[in-house]
Amino acid sequence: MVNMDILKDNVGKKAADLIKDGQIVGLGTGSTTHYFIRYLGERIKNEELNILGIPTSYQSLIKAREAGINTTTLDEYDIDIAVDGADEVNPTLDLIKGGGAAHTLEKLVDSSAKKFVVIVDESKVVEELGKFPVPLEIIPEALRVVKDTLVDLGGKPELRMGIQKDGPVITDNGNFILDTKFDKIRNPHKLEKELNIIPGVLENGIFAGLADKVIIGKMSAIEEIDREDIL
Ligand SMILES: O=C(CO)[C@H](O)[C@H](O)COP(=O)(O)O
Repeated sequence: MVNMDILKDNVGKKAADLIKDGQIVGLGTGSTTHYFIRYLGERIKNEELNILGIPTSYQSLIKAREAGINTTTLDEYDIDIAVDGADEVNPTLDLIKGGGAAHTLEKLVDSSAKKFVVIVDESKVVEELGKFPVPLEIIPEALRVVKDTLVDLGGKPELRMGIQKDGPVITDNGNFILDTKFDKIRNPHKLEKELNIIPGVLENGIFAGLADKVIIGKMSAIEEIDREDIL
């Protein structure tokens, strides 16, 4: 395993150990949550736990099935705890997510959970959000007008293109992604709201004030930061 994978493995296991029998668990998307889903599946099998997962993407649905985790939907159950990755985390636990184009369902699941736990390796920790472009899921018809509005707001939007697929990335919901670079994001709460009121924008990847706990995999140790510790 290369170093980053070891860190992701460590935080995935740590988060899987937080889950209690009988819980409904939001299953995040991305390479870090793969480890969480795998370890959770192992615990369910070894300890005969009664746990249901609510996936945040086709990817996490498929991973849950591979790991032997039964799944359900938000229509049927409330979520006790959601575990998800992030692309950036700042000192007040605000996030940028959506590197995997799954942030719309992730935000719904993560914000619905009684507890939202973020797992990252130390490369994701930043002083100020904004090096990673903010992903916006937009309906395809809105491409030109939303781009123009984002430029007016000081952003540099780029349509995310597919790999091993010609043309743009199409999300699980059938939409486009505009990755939008902002020079500095001084007020993530404000920008998150501003972006979401643009007509044609379904959801943006700023998750301000949502995370209850962040588990950071470092070369030296695992660091855990709880929201109550920073207030
Ligand atoms: O927001 C996400 C997907 O939309 C991911 O959680 C985020 O991109 C982090 O992924 P990884 O763990 O692979 O670095």
